[in-house]
Amino acid sequence: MQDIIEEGHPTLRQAAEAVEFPLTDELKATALAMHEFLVNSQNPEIAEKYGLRAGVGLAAPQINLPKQIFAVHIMSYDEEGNEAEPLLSEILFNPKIISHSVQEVALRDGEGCLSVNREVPGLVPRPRRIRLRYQDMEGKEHELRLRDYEAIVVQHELDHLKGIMFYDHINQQQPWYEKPGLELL
Ligand SMILES: CNC(=O)c1cccc(C)c1Nc1nc(N2CCN(c3ccccc3Cl)CC2)nc(N2CSC[C@H]2C(=O)NC)n1
Ligand code: NI
Repeated sequence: MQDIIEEGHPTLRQAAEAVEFPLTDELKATALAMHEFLVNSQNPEIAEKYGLRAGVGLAAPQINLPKQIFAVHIMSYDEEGNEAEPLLSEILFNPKIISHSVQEVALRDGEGCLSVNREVPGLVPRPRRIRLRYQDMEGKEHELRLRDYEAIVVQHELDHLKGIMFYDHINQQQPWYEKPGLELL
């Protein structure tokens, strides 16, 4: 996996450019490596061995590639905490939110980011439900309706394609302020 760049690197504040199809073999390999990185980062043995921080989403600008690509790998877990089936495991190209709810949601413990090696406390309010359009590796168009955790992760990665960091959404005066109607997860 190419190195993950950290906040302060200018690429994280750039707008990523659209991806042309068909993908070059190099871009295909990079996209697959981004997804594989997430899978490995969630495996305790591998993460320990290679010193990987766990993530469920990774955007191309985070490996210094300003292209509209991100990978997500979100698994569901059974009551014993064992991995069950994937909730959303995908590599998305040229993703775009086409509509979203007024109602907002936030992770009650805040958000983390593989490019931010520090805790930035505070709620990150985001639309609770989104409708998303994207292309897959072959360039085929898809439409997806997401809510709650999957919607949060996808919006966090979409922000990276626009040069937005999760802490840009935190209320600086009152980071833990729960605005009316905000659903906490
Ligand atoms: C400051 N407090 C916090 O971060 C925070 C604190 C507590 C709870 C949550 C829920 C928090 N928040 C948060 N936790 C995550 N993980 C939980 C652990 N998990 C994981 C870990 C180990 C193995 C497998 C897995 Cl699956 C990996 C994913 N991920 C994100 N984000 C924000 S959206 C993109 C996504 C991301 O991938 N970040 C790197 N936020
Ligand atoms: Ni991030």
